Amino acid sequence: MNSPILLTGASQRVGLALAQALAEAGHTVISASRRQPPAHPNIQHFEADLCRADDRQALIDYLQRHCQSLRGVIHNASLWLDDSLENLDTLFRLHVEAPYHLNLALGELLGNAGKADIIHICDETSSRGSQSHIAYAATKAALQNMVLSFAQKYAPNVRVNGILPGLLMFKPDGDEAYRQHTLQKALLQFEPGAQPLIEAVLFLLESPYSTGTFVTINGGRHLKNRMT
Ligand SMILES: NC(=O)C1=CN([C@@H]2O[C@H](COP(=O)(O)OP(=O)(O)OC[C@H]3O[C@@H](n4cnc5c(N)ncnc54)[C@H](OP(=O)(O)O)[C@@H]3O)[C@@H](O)[C@H]2O)C=CC1
Ligand SMILES: Nc1nc2c(c(=O)[nH]1)N=C([C@H](O)[C@@H](O)CO)CN2
Repeated sequence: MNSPILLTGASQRVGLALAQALAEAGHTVISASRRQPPAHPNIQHFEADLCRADDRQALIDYLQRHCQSLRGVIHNASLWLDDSLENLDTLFRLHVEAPYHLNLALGELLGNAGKADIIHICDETSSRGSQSHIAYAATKAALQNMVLSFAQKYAPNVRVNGILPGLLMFKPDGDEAYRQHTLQKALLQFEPGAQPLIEAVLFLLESPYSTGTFVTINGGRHLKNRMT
């Protein structure tokens, strides 16, 4: 078996599409989330609530027992929660504590692969903040900052990069007024789906001279003047 890629949050939507694309590209994917993704011969699932340190440790122990190396770790698991103290704690555990814990614990397995990548799925909102999702934006900003630290810590054997999406995929229950309001925020006014993120991941996995960097896929949102 080739060195697997650990992908968190692959049970639905963007993460699921990414897992399937990586599997179709010949990678072995180990998916970690609370729910199992649809079956695929190249996708193995490890049930884990990544907000829980004991679940993360069980995942680490499993990987250290069954893998000699890891080709990559992609931190995609996330929740888009409204603001509250409880949600800040949850989002810190998921967006900051879990990637920090897993990156520290899996550094040796990544180093054993000869060529390995860590990819943090961040959010370009972090550069502006968000009045409606303060905890989400702040914890994604921490996730973004950790790209810089882990890139220095793990060079040259492991590359560490981030992806900064704007809109990818609306929630299925979103109303039309919200959809139009969001689309208007970018220069490229369409809902792109998972494909731009999949292409960014595939680029980073094969980019020998990129580390500590970010791929922005936001439809030019940073240039569009708008009322926040
Ligand atoms: N959709 C968009 O427009 C945008 C998305 N992004 C980012 O892109 C990534 C994918 O987005 P999207 O597909 O919409 O995300 P979703 O919110 O639809 O899915 C998130 C995934 O994370 C997993 N997850 C949530 N909580 C936990 C937990 N406690 N433990 C383990 N896994 C967990 C979920 O699995 P389960 O519930 O089974 O545990 C699910 O598979 C995310 O990082 C998101 O922040 C950034 C900008 C825009
Ligand atoms: N974990 C998630 N993060 C984000 C989501 C989501 O559904 N799950 N959605 C968005 C929005 O699409 C936003 O980009 C515009 O409405 C952001 N992050």
